[in-house]
Amino acid sequence: MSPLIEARDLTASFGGRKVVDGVSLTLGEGEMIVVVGPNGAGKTTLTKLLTGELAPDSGEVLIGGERLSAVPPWQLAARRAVMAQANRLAFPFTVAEVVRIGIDGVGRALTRTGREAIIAEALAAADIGHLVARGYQMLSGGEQQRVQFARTYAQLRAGRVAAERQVLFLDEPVASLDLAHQIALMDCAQRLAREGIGVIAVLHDLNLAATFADRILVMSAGRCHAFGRPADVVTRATVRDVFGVDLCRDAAAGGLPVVLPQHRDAAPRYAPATAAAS
Ligand SMILES: Nc1ncnc2c1ncn2[C@@H]1O[C@H](COP(=O)(O)OP(=O)(O)OP(=O)(O)O)[C@@H](O)[C@H]1O
Repeated sequence: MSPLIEARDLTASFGGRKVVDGVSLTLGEGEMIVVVGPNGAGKTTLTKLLTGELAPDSGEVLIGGERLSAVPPWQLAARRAVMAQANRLAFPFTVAEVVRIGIDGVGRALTRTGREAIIAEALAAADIGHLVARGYQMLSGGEQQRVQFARTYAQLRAGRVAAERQVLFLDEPVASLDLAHQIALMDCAQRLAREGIGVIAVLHDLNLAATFADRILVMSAGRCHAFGRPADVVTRATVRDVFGVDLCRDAAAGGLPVVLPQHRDAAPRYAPATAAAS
């Protein structure tokens, strides 16, 4: 069976500057790939190429073996759901209305009861049932982020009617969340993966990445610096080379590559890596 997503040698530029440079990957059913890398490394741009929001300068993306650019938008909405990094809304929607946006397009074939069941499931998945009547614009940053997760979750569930093979894209989904909600969201994404959904998530937290990812893609200056199982990728050498941070492994974490700064009282070791390809 074809991979859920296959990206071949993707390149993208802004103003003549390559920000994604020759990245290839495949995503299988039930797999979670986490993309990490410094600010400006090209993670969001790569995500936009994989979701079809941005066309590559060269290379191609296949979804379920089909060229992404050839899949009609309504089909794409059923086959992949995207939680973008920035989600400002210009209109004073309530939380319930924002979550419903997720199923407006893809949920037409559902009964009213079916739609309501999906909304209830999405509200529970994001732990926002108590916020449902509130105005979205009045929520805290973390609450808004959970509403956006619920919207994306609802789209995925509604799209299931038309598409058996689905992909969930999450661009920094936990950036504003407290610790409990970070773990809850990632747990939820992992449960979706166990159902066979492919997940691609951009994260900054290497501990979360190592805990939840099947494979981690480390981007640096637009390129793939490393791609593989967490234990093989989250190494001291990779973190030093890519982030300019010296780390240790916490033996108490049972061998997980927990990332902790060493020698907190020593001279600062942070030396930001070059942000983007020259
Ligand atoms: N629309 C755009 N126009 C011009 N340059 C852009 C545009 N979008 C992104 N870039 C540039 O492309 C590079 C990669 O940006 P991208 O958002 O993909 O990085 P990122 O790895 O997701 O960063 P972060 O961790 O800060 O979210 C950056 O140097 C950014 O300034």
